[in-house]
Amino acid sequence: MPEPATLTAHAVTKTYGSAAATTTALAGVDLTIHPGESVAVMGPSGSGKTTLLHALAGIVRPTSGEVVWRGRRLGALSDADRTALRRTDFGFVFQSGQLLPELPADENAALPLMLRGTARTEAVATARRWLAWLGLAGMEGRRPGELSGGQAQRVAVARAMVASPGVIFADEPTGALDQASGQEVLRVLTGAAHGTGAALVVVTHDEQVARWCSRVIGMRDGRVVSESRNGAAPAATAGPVVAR
Ligand SMILES: Nc1ncnc2c1ncn2[C@@H]1O[C@H](COP(=O)(O)OP(=O)(O)OP(=O)(O)O)[C@@H](O)[C@H]1O
Repeated sequence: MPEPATLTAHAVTKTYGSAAATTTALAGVDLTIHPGESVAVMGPSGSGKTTLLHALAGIVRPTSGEVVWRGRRLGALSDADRTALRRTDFGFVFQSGQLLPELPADENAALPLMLRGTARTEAVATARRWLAWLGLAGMEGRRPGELSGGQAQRVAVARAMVASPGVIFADEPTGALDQASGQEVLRVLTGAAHGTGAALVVVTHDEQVARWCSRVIGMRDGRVVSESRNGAAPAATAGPVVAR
């Protein structure tokens, strides 16, 4: 029987630096993220939000404790296996600058599929379905410099979704956008995750962004210090049908 698509952190700590000057970024985090759940991570600057996201995504190795995804301990995997797992199981949206400037929108969005060996034509066709679903029909051939900030972030959402990830990690995905574009990006990001059953972890400073998520956790000094649930879930609009 396949393992449930649950992501858990068990007593995760992360310290940086030498014995002389140590920074504790994570001071013992326990967290369970269920399939289909959207979790906003909030807290003051330096409270450990990005480090937590990176630890959950297998980008940063915890100093102690462990992260388990679908029954696999990320810390027990080799660097190569963790990289491969990130490509197949996770999607990422960052604040900005993640698209390759020389590639058109459809090829940017298709990259995760091409990296895992899907033929270019099929990968681009799947990417185009996502772009259309995200309201970018007709813009497939534009390069990132020819798109608005909000449109570029929707291409980044398409790229995060294109390989049918189990979890999407987003670090300040609206940080470089105005309020209206940011709301639109969150609407499509939460809708895409919800519609495909992927879990979503969003680091944000913006309470309006957090409102789109089903759960909000608050961090301080490397610990989770608060947790609340939002009643209003985003609209469950399924994404385009894409083969895994
Ligand atoms: N690579 C690193 N080397 C040394 N210290 C680091 C490193 N990455 C993060 N830190 C430190 O760990 C702590 C947590 O950083 P982190 O980036 O996770 O916080 P954050 O809550 O995401 O902050 P912000 O909201 O400002 O982005 C901070 O004190 C930071 O300076």
